[in-house]
Amino acid sequence: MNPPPQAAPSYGKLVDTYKKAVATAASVTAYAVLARGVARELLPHDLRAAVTWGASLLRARLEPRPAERRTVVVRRFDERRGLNCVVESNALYDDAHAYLATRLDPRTMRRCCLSGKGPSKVMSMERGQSMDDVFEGVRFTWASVVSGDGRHESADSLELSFDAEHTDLALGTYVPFISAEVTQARRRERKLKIFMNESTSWRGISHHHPATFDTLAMEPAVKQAVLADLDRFLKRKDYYRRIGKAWKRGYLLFGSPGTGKSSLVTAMANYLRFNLYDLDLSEVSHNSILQRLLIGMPNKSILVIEDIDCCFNAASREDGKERKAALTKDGQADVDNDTEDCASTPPPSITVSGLLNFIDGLWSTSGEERVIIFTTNYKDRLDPALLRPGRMDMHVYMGYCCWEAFKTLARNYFLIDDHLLFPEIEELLAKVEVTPAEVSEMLLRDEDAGVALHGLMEFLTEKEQGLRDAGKA
Ligand SMILES: Nc1ncnc2c1ncn2[C@@H]1O[C@H](COP(=O)(O)OP(=O)(O)OP(=O)(O)O)[C@@H](O)[C@H]1O
Repeated sequence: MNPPPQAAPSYGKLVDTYKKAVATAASVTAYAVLARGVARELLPHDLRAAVTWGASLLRARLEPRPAERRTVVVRRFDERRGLNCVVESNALYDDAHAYLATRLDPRTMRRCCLSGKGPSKVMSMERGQSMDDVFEGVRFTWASVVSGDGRHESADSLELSFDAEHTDLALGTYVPFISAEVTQARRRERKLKIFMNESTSWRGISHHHPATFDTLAMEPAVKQAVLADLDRFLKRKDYYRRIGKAWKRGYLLFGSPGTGKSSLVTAMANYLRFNLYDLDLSEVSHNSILQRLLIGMPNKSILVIEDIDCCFNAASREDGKERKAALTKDGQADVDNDTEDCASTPPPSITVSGLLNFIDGLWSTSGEERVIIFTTNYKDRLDPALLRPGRMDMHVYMGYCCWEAFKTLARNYFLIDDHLLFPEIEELLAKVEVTPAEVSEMLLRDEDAGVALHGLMEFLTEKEQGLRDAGKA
C-alpha cells in the first residue's frame, strides 16, 4: 500500500514561521548593540585599546608572514675595475641562459624568444620576462632584467630570487647543478672529429663512429671499471689542481687483434665527447715535429697511439716481419702463434723516453682535460718505461668473447636477449677462444638470427674440434 500523501503546509503556517525568524534576528541584533554600548560605558578606553592591540597581535602571529627574499644578480658581462678595466663575458650567465632554455614552458610565458635553424629550434626567455624553476621542491624565480635604455644587451642580467631560508641550497647546490647540467648538455651536443698527423700538422675529418659502451662487447666488470674511471676523471678538475698534477689520464689497452681496442677508443671518445688525435709515429721525422703536434692539441682531446709496441720496441725494428706472437689470457706472448706484424715504425730519433718525458712535461702543463691512450697486441713487448706505475693510469685487458660479450653482440645485431641456441653457444664460448670481431663477422653473415647463430655454432664447434685434435681440450 502506498503511504497516504502528506498535507502541504498551509500558507498561514509559513507566514508564522517567517515572522518568528524575523523577531529572533531583531532581538539578537538588539542584544549585540546593547552589549557594545554597555562595554563602551563600563570598560575604560585604555582597556579597550589594549584588547584591540592584543587581538591584532594575535592575528599577526597566526597569519603567515611573507618570506624574506634574496636576489642574486648574474650579469651578462663582468667588469673588473683596476689599472686596466677588463670586461669579460660571464660564463655563469651563459650557463643559466642555456639552462633556462631547457626549463622554459611556453604555455606559462606571456612572451618568449624562438630562434634556430631548420628543425632545431631553441626557446629562451625574452628580455624583461621572468619564470620559475623548481629544484629539490624549492621554487626559484629567474628574471631577465634589462638595464639602462634597453638598447645595449651587454648590460643585461639575470636575477635569481628565492626565499632567504634557501640561500645555502641556491648557492651551494642549485647554481653548481646548473653549470654541471649545461656542461653535460654541451658535451653531448659536441660534433666530434678525428685528426690525423700529416707532416707537421693535424688534418681533421668528422667522426661519426657509432661505437658506444652499450654496443661494446666486453667483460661487464671491466666495462664498468673503465666507465667509472672516466666519470671520476671528468669530475676531478679541482682534485687534480689540489694535488698538483696535470688533469690528464692515461690508458693502456691490450689484447689480441679483434678484441675491440679500437672500438673501445671510439666508445671513450663518444662518451667523453672529446676529439680524437690519432698519432702515426712513422710519419713523424723528428722529436721537434712530435712536440709541435702534441702542443697543437687542444683541451678535451684524446691522443691515441695504436700498436705502441711497434713504435718503440727496438726488437720489432730489427726482426720486423718475422716476428710472430699472440697474447694468452694474461697478456703474455705465445711465440708459436701467428699474428699481425707491425706495419711501420718511427725513425730512430723518436724515442719512447722522449715521448713520455714530453707528455709528462710540457704537454701536461700546456693544456688540461686530456686523455692519452696506447694500444698494443703485445703488452709484454712494451718498453718498461711505459709500464712504470703512474705512467698509464689504467691497464685495460680486452679479452676474448665471453658469454656476456656475446649477448651484447646478439643484441646489437638482432635485438634479441634470448634464443634456443644460446645455451649451446654459451657452453662453446667457455671452451674456445674467439674474438668479438670473429663473432661479429659470423653474426653479420645473415639477417635471420637463427641462421646466423647456427653458423656461429658450427664455427665454434669446428674450433673446439681443432683444440681436441691438438690435444688442448
Ligand atoms: N669488443 C667488441 N665489441 C663490439 N664489436 C667488436 C669488439 N671487438 C671487435 N669488434 C668488431 O670487430 C671490428 C674490429 O675490432 P677492433 O678494430 O675494435 O679490434 P682491435 O682489438 O682494435 O683490433 P686490432 O688490434 O687488429 O686493431 C670492429 O669494427 C667491430 O665491428
